Amino acid sequence: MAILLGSIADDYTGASDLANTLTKNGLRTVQTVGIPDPSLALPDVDAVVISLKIRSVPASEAVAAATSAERWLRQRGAGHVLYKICSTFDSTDAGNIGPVTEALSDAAGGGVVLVTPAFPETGRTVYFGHLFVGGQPLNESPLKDHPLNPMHDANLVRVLTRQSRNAVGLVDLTTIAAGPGAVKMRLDSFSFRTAGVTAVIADAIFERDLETLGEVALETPVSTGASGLGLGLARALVRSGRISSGGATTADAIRPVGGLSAIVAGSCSKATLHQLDIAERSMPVLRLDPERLLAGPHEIAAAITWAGERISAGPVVIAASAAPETVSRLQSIYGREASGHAIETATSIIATELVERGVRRLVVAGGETSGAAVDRLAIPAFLIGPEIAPGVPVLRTVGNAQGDMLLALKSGNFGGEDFFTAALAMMH
Ligand SMILES: Nc1ncnc2c1ncn2[C@@H]1O[C@H](COP(=O)(O)OP(=O)(O)OP(=O)(O)O)[C@@H](O)[C@H]1O
Ligand SMILES: O=C(O)[C@@H](O)C(=O)CO
Repeated sequence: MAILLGSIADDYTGASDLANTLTKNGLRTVQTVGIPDPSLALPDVDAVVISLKIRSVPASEAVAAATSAERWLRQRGAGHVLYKICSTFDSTDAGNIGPVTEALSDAAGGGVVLVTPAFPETGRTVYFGHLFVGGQPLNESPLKDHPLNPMHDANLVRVLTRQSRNAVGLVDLTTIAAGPGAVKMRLDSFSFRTAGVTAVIADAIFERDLETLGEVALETPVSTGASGLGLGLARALVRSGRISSGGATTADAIRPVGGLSAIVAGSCSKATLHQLDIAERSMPVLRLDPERLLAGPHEIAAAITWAGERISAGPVVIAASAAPETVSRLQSIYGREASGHAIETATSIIATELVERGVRRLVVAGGETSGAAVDRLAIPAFLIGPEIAPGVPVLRTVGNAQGDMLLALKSGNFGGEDFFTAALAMMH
């Protein structure tokens, strides 16, 4: 299998978001969980998205995992590798967007790398290096209260400089509006040897900006961005005439799997909290007590008993999610990472127990939460089905020991208020 576009995603929901965008824009795509085992039979595809769980790990660990994935992709023919990051640039000053971008550039022989989290379809735009979420600068958006990566600076040149060894450049919107030639000239002016720049933040407000960036990026070995840059790269590949399949098909991915259905949520985003309130009107919702979750296994056992009493009658929701004040209180007692990790472990055990009791259609809310659940379920890969909401497709497992399952991995901030019922309505 020779692939045209390779991607390394820093979390699993982000991977399915990107795989959805690539599929919608004409690339046959598979999402793998980690570097696939050689025994796994993958379909013939144009693009592979390797999901890693490295968004919130120490940068050196992220660099090691991403560079191994890059080698795997290059060995299978990938001419371009996109490092898929969050459209809200989730990372801390010790985060890995800078280190991984520089390491991938080094692995490809050096050179500047375009970086943009813009994803206009979900309201993420970048203007003179400043990231906006809807109408709000990043640092005024709900991301200021993210449980693991609170974002306090909308100026991405500054954010990325704090994480990087080399200097960070900017290609502003006026240059991008002048077309690919102007962007290339600007990148040449940042050539590493003369200006000491590796990563270059690129503005983008409309899809046409991302088409320009995709065309330029495709001629380079590496880029870093969210689904918007994926759209630009996919469209550039299709325009180049190198995609022979005549488009991707999602038909295989939506064959019914039957079984029971459930929703597990660990995302504490404003969007997920509202979606849970709405779900409460149509299905049973169990709100876990985070302190009891941290205290021992009883809360998990109680949740499984609760679900067992209801699930044969219809889908159930189990949520650890809580409002920012509650999350901060818990973190001040147990620490940010320790509480996040313990709750992810708990929700992943709950997801696995539900699958053991017959759940075959599973929705998980939250990137870290999804990563922990998919790892514990040991699912090796996914085919990409139809889109439930921008950035969230139906996924069908490939090579799964429990048999075929349908999943939806929802990024915290994605989906309309009725996301959970909308997702289950598409999964049979
Ligand atoms: N009640 C809670 N108190 C503290 N932390 C919590 C609580 N509930 C969940 N968490 C933790 O908060 C984190 C939420 O991160 P996660 O990535 O799953 O969601 P998200 O950030 O909204 O999604 P995304 O990364 O896709 O935007 C997880 O580590 C989860 O375990
Ligand atoms: O880009 C996004 O916002 C999402 O795909 C994501 O990565 C959230 O975890």
